[in-house]
Formats: sequence, C-alpha cells, structure tokens
Amino acid sequence: MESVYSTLTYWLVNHPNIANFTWTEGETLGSTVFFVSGVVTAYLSATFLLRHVMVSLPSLGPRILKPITAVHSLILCLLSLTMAVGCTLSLASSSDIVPSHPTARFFRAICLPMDVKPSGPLFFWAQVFYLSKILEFGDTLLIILGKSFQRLSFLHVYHHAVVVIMCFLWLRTQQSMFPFGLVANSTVHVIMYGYYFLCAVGMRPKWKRLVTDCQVLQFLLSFAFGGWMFQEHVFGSGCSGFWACAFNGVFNASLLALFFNFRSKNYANKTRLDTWAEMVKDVGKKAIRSKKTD
Ligand SMILES: CC(C)(COP(=O)(O)OP(=O)(O)OC[C@H]1O[C@@H](n2cnc3c(N)ncnc32)[C@H](O)[C@@H]1OP(=O)(O)O)[C@@H](O)C(=O)NCCC(=O)NCCSC(=O)CC(=O)O
Repeated sequence: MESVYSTLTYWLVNHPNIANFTWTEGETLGSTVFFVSGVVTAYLSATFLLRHVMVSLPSLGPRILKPITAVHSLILCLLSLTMAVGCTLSLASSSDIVPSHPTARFFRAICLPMDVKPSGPLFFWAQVFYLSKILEFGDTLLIILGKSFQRLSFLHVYHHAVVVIMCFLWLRTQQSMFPFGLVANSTVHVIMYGYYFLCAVGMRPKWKRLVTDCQVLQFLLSFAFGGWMFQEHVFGSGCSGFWACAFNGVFNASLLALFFNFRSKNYANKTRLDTWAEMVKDVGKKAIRSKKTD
C-alpha cells in the first residue's frame, strides 16, 4: 500500500514536469483571453451551424458512433480519475503547510493565500482540467452527429461553454476553492463518464438518477464551503481570487437551478423506492432468464 502511494505521489505530484510547472499568461498553452474567447466562440458557432446542417444530413449510424462514443467516454472517465487522484495527492503533500495543523490541508482546498503563485502540482492539475474541458466538446459533437437533438439542451451547451471560462479564471486569478471544485467535479465525472461509457456499450445502468444526485450534491457542497471561504476572506487573512469565486458561485447557482429542472422532468413521478424496485425486478428477470438457458 505504501509503495502504491509513493509511486502515485511521484508520478502525479513530484515528477519534475508537475512539481516545476508554472502557469504564465501568454506562454502556457491556452493562457490568453484571446484563446479562451476564441475557443468558446468557435464552440458555440460550430454547435449552432452543425446542428442546422445535420437536420438535412443522415445521422452517422450507431455502428460507427457507439464505438467512438465509448472510447471518448472511457478516456474522459480515466482522465477524470487521474485528475481527482492527482489533485488530492497534491493537496495531501503540500510541503509549505504546517503538518501539525490538522485541518490545514483541507483548508488549502478552500482558501488559497493572497500571495499564492500559479505554480506547482495544484496549478498543473488546474491546467490539465482546463484543457480537459475542451476535450469535453466532443460530447456535443457526438450528440449532433447522432442527431439526438433532444439531448442538445440549453443546460448542455451552456455548461460546456461557460465551464471553460471558469477554468481559465481559476488559473488567471489563482482562485480559491478551485482545488475543491476540481476534486469534486472530477470525481463526479468519473461516475458520469462511466455511466455514458456503459450506455455506449449497450449496458444502460439503472443508476442514472444517482449520477444526477451526485452532480447536484457537488453544487450544494460548493455553497457550503463557499460560505466558509467568504468568512475567511472577510474576517481572516484573505483568500486569493475572491471575485472569480463570486463568478463561480453565480455559475454554480445557475447550474443548480438547471439541474433541479432536469431532475424534476426526468425523475418526476419516481420515488427512490420505485427506482430500487425497478433494479430488484431487473436482477430477478436476469436470474430467471439465466436459469432458463442453463
Ligand atoms: C445522467 C446525466 C449525466 C445524463 O443525462 P442524459 O439524459 O443526457 O443521459 P442519457 O440517459 O440520455 O444518456 C445516455 C445516452 O448518452 C450517450 N452518450 C454516451 N457518451 C456520451 C457523451 N460522452 N456525451 C454525450 N452523450 C453520450 C449514450 O450513447 C446514450 O445514448 P442512447 O440513448 O442513444 O443510447 C444527467 O445527470 C445530466 O448531466 N444531464 C444533463 C445533460 C448533460 O449534457 N450533462 C453533461 C454536462 S453537465 C455536467 O457535466 C455538470 C457537471 O459538471 O457535473
């Protein structure tokens, strides 16, 4: 166990490329306002144009689309896992935190000191997370190519566009709360892309609602910890990137409202008991079927 921990810590925290990483505006990949505005504009224009072009074209059949979707979702699932573990280990091994302070490492995930420099493992993972959000544009492309236009919702396009701006601000303003946001969102995305992967390989899981509940939970937790950060910023020693945190808070609030709407439309008449009953029924049916074939 000890050797797994030290191997992971070397490759995800102490490797020279990670430990010596520095985010420099204009030098690091994607680090300019021009880049982020260009990427978001290109995403929105391409989505709008392709959506209209595809109406008159045939959809790519499931034979082509499903394997591509499966590979795309699997890559994002594994990348999310790597980012969640990498960022957690980076927090756990921050050498500048006094080890005797029990909550100090957790506190670092919520409030970064005012003079923090955008360098080291935490900022390395923020940069990977930022670039991964551009990779997530593939979700939209797959939806459009498959002509599943009902899934091209406002929630989907709004989330994919604004999340890139949010991540850029994390880096540019050395925003407090980003380590928490990164670990929470990557963990949720392990489950979400795991769900999408299973759907793409034809094994539609029964726990779709759990995925949505985890997404809602991450936003609720961000408000709870945001309150803590706010009081530390106002009454304590201050937290870096406070105004970007406010932007992040408004974005999270809008997503929370959209997710409550999604929840009420998708799971309206189903109680948790109904979902469990369906799962048990399904397992029963499978058992009977396999007995018959024996
Ligand atoms: C359970 C959810 C994750 C997804 O709900 P949906 O109603 O979209 O899910 P669904 O049951 O229709 O999904 C199954 C279908 O998605 C296809 N699919 C597979 N991989 C995919 C991918 N990477 N991107 C988009 N679609 C994909 C499958 O092949 C399958 O198609 P077929 O049906 O043909 O077999 C939900 O909680 C949710 O997030 N809904 C909002 C929609 C959305 O775009 N979410 C992601 C961005 S928001 C986000 O990510 C917030 C966050 O940060 O947490």
